[in-house]
Amino acid sequence: MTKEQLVQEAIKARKNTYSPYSKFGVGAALLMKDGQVIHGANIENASYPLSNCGERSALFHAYSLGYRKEDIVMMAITADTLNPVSPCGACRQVINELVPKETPILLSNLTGKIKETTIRELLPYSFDEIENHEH
Ligand SMILES: O=c1ccn([C@H]2C[C@H](O)[C@@H](CO)O2)c(=O)[nH]1
Ligand SMILES: [Zn+2]
Repeated sequence: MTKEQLVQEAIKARKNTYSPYSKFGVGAALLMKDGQVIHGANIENASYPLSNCGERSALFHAYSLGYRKEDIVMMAITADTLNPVSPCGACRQVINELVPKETPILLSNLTGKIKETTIRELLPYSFDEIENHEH
C-alpha cells in the first residue's frame, strides 16, 4: 500500500467521526505488517475534555485487537485543513509510547497534501518511563 492510499484510508476513517461540538472531523489509519488497515476517528462528548482524538482512537483500536508497536508500518492522519493536520500534544505523548520512533507518520488534509514526519521529530526530548526507569 502506498502513502497516498493510506491517506485515503484516513479520509475514509474520518467519515465515522462523532464531533457534534467542534464539527471538526479527524481520521487516522494505521497500516499493519499483516496488511490490515486499522481506522480511528475523533469521538467527542458533552463533557468536552473526555473527547478522544482520531489518532488515539486508531492506536487504542489496534492495541485492543492485540497489535503492538512492532506491527505498525505507517500512520496517516487527516482533517479538513488548509495545511496537513498536526497531532495535539496529548496524542504526541501517546504516539511516542505506542508507535516506533522512526515509523513514517503522514500528516495530511482532504486534498491529499502530505507532510511526512516521525514521532521523534514531533516530540523531541520525550518522556519514556519504560526506557528510563531504574530498578
Ligand atoms: O490532531 C488532532 C486535533 C484535534 N482532534 C480533535 C479533538 C476534537 O474532537 C476536535 C477539535 O479539536 O478535533 C483530533 O482528533 N486530532
Ligand atoms: Zn490529539
